[in-house]
Amino acid sequence: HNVFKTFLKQQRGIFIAKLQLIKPGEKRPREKWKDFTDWFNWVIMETELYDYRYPVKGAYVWRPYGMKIRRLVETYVRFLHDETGHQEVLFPVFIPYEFLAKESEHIRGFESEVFWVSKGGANEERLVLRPTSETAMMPMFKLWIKDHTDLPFRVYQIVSVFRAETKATRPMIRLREISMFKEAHTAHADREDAERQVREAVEIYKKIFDYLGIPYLINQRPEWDKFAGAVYTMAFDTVMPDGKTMQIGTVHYLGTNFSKVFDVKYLTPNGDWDYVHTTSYGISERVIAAMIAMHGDDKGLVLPPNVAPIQVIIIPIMYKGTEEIILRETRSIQEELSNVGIRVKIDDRTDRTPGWKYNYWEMLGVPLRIEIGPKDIENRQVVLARRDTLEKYVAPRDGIVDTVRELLNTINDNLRNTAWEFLRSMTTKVTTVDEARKWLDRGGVVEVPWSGDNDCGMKIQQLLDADALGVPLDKDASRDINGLRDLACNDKQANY
Ligand SMILES: Nc1ncnc2c1ncn2[C@@H]1O[C@H](COS(=O)(=O)NC(=O)[C@@H](N)CS)[C@@H](O)[C@H]1O
Repeated sequence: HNVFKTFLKQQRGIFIAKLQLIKPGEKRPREKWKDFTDWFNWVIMETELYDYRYPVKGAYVWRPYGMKIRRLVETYVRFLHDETGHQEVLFPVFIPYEFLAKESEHIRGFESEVFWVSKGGANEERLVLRPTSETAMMPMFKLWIKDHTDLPFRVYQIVSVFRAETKATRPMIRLREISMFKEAHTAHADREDAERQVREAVEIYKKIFDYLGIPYLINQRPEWDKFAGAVYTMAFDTVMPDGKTMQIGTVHYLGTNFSKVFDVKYLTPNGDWDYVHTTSYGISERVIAAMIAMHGDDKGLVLPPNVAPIQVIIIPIMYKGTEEIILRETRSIQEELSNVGIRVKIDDRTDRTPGWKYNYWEMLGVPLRIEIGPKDIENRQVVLARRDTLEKYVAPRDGIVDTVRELLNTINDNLRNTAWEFLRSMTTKVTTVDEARKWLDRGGVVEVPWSGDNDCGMKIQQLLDADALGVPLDKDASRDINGLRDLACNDKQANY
């Protein structure tokens, strides 16, 4: 009887879960600009890119289509790190608690966020799952770094890290298992070389976001909101369609905060011992979430060709008696394109209409569609349909490779430029509290005069009920505010 009762409960549970998932009239349209989160969660599920039905909060599944996108992103991330002197490594996921706790700021920042391994077989070691890997790497840096000729030392890994986030988790955006965490950790002879590395890391991140068409603001985080254990943090933020900012990457100068407590020293050219200066910089699958958010529309995904698993879909338009000639032409176009490395697929299913196929591949965000009908064969032409602007062109069959290549580049650029226009439209320079509040009510970011005094900075946050992103990296952003007063402490001259 009990077994049956338990079984029923399980079944009921699943049944109810199913009900919640397939509400009646499920086909209501999702509108990105009206209800971003609803649209985002719908599009990642509808395209079978991701699945957040996994029964652990903040830990979700990457499905095949999502994995293809992810691998294309990782390939480029690895390329940029490998060509700038980084070596890929792979560290254990376990960190002994006493290591994590060595750097006081670091443990203060992560103490409440770590997942503990409470039991491993019979023994009771105090292990945590890495929330990030500074304290896993430093003990090994101590073994590997001896001499100034070992510097600069640069490694990275793309792994899962684990954070028991206190705020609500969100698929692909705020996770408890961050499964595409690219973390780089570097060691240098002195501050100057470490800060050179910080600037290089910023350039690497700019390239990654440009490749994905994601616009960004770069700010030095305020003292009260920098990475736990850092001397300072440079952060990349973007503005999402709902007007909220999202941190998409961070670069930290850690000084000797970690090398001192882990005793990582090197022999200098004149024979004495110095602590190395370290940096770390990280991005996660949030960059894919930002890309989906930035370019998608109410039909579904719009993928930049750079990371589209299928860049061109060819749809043969068959009429009675023309099948053979149409398919032959379709295959010859596919061959020409794939021979030059374009990721192209033919949808020659006979159980779907062309119209159905247009919608299907548009939802999957395929950047370019080629339609081939009998008339196109006759006129030695093809019909091209862009996913970003939904424009259609007729182009000559000859030179199709160059035409397609050019169009894919145009789409990459158009997606990036359109996204930058959006970000610029959501960023406003103001000098009074009322102006700031007005713009913030709309969402996005305001730039206000600040004296640089931390207490005043925190007062500005309270005044505006908004989080400070920090001081813009491009100093000229703080032009033309001389003579202005700090927004909260009006007795102080503004510097930023
Ligand atoms: N819970 C989370 N879910 C998804 N992405 C996250 C989460 N927490 C942080 N990230 C992303 O990971 C990036 C790096 O994380 S971090 O804490 O800022 N920095 C570090 O951990 C440093 N050790 C550099 S690797 C952040 O900029 C953010 O884009």
